[in-house]
Amino acid sequence: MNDQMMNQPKHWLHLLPTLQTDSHKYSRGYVFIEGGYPMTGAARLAAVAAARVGAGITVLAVPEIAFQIYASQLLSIIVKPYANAATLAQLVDDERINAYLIGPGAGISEHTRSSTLDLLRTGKPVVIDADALTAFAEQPQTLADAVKGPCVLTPHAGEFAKLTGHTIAATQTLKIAQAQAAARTFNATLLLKGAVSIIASADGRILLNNNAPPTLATAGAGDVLAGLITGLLAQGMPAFEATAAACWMHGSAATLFGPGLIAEDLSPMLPAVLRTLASQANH
Ligand SMILES: NC(=O)C1=CN([C@@H]2O[C@H](COP(=O)(O)OP(=O)(O)OC[C@H]3O[C@@H](n4cnc5c(N)ncnc54)[C@H](O)[C@@H]3O)[C@@H](O)[C@H]2O)[C@@H](O)CC1
Ligand SMILES: Nc1ncnc2c1ncn2[C@@H]1O[C@H](COP(=O)(O)OP(=O)(O)O)[C@@H](O)[C@H]1O
Repeated sequence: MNDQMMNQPKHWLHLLPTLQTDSHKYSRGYVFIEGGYPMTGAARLAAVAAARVGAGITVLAVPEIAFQIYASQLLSIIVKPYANAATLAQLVDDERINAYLIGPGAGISEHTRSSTLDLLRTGKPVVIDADALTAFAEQPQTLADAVKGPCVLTPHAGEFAKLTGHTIAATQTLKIAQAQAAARTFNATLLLKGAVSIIASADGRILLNNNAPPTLATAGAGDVLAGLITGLLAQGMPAFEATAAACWMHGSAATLFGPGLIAEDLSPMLPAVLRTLASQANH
């Protein structure tokens, strides 16, 4: 594989968020994540990752029934319960929000579909992951038509096949072509996750991420990655570079942790990963 296509810090180091002496939590980036029920772990993993990668404020909007579950295990993440679609819409419609995430643990439902469309309507950056991708398996054009602003789709091979109707090809070259075509179709950055993940932009750029140990094949690792991408988007990184940087950080965190990794272990490794990247940026 062409070396130029391998994801490296040189592709995005200069775009990493930097702190100003007068930064405040809202200026650092406001992330909004929709959490589901009963799979409450996924959105919590994503929220902690978004905060760890530098978002100044991370809000999790959750169905009222699940509020206590979410809130009982989160401290810095703000959990906001919603009773119905109207109250959820009020939470979404906050001009301070810089980036949205939907999908981890969301459930495959009409609610997930319509919530995804509501987020896309804002025109702000949106990361669409997991169940929010599968929810459009029967109507991918509805999703494609709704994309207005920066958007990142993060399917694994199973979700990619359901969303596009195409089983993943056997060779890397064909997989890259599939990812590129899907990025164009949805007018979005498309991250096709796997042992070697493919990052494709709607304008044809491609990066391959192999900075990822197989210990990442563990439930919830993808939720953490979705949170990292959203956290970087909220801090102003462009979608393609935010996705590439997040993949790199995710893999580095797993490598640093070593054997015995579970998804909860990834975010606590981020400070060390960020410190290393900051020292590279200063040289
Ligand atoms: N603690 C939690 O609450 C967790 C919740 N999760 C949530 O669980 C829901 C379902 O996630 P799943 O990933 O199981 O999605 P799905 O159940 O939609 O897809 C999994 C199916 O796709 C197939 N598949 C094909 N290629 C695959 C690949 N490369 N990786 C994984 N599966 C592949 C598998 O055979 C499997 O049948 C999502 O909402 C997700 O966010 C999981 O992320 C795990 C942790
Ligand atoms: N064998 C592997 N080697 C390296 N990375 C892997 C491997 N298997 C999975 N990953 C990575 O782990 C993450 C798994 O995400 P995903 O499939 O969405 O799982 P989940 O939904 O359980 O979080 C992805 O970032 C993927 O690239």
